[in-house]
Amino acid sequence: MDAVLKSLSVRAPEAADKRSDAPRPAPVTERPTRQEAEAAVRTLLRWAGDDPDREGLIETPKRVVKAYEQIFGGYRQDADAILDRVFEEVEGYSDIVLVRDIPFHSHCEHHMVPFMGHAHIAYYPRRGVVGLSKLARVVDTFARRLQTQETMTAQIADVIDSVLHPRGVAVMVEAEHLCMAMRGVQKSGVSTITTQFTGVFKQDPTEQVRFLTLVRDRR
Ligand SMILES: Nc1nc2c(ncn2[C@@H]2O[C@H](COP(=O)(O)OP(=O)(O)OP(=O)(O)O)[C@@H](O)[C@H]2O)c(=O)[nH]1
Ligand SMILES: [Zn+2]
Repeated sequence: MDAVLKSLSVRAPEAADKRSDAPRPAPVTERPTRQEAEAAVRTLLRWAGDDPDREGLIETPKRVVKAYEQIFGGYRQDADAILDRVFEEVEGYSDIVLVRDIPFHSHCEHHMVPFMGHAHIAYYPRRGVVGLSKLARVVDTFARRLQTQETMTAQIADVIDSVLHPRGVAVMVEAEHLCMAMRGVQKSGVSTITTQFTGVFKQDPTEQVRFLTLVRDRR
């Protein structure tokens, strides 16, 4: 087992995403070749009980590997770099910035089955603001890795906090986990909510209430 872990040289996610000002590269693994990845898909097709050589499946390993490049593309993205550009000319604006209902698709690290939902992100700027789309890009960067919802929520808050040094960050993630709906306990329509607060949001419960009210206010 140790040998397998060493050969993968996987960086522990908690080490990769500890709060710090140091640049945090995405977790790295020694990648197998595309051919090896396609062979693994063929094995899984046989394990599922089908014939990988039948016409409808012959191109499937190629397609799956190509799809993995996109849905797990977050391993090759650097969330810190996304938040690099700060706009300081905002007439001294320093009140809350809330971007809500950011849709995302991720995969749970336990079953490699999708979970999907929305993220809501707020921060109190200290020195300028970031482009709004960058917050959605940060969500995608972490969503496009194998995740737990809790880890993803903490990683989003952590990178905004440590790169922008805002007065506070609030992140809420709401999601449905297909590993609970399609298999196992088989409960559909269950939503899981996770939150992470830093700075003023952590210290002041009224700030948490403000965040939650703005997230929920649909007028
Ligand atoms: N905390 C947390 N749990 C998750 C997440 N995604 C999936 N899970 C859970 O991970 C657990 C894995 O439990 P195990 O007992 O190791 O695996 P299992 O036998 O497949 O569990 P069941 O899903 O209950 O059949 C399950 O309870 C899943 O619901 C997540 O993002 N956060
Ligand atoms: Zn799961």
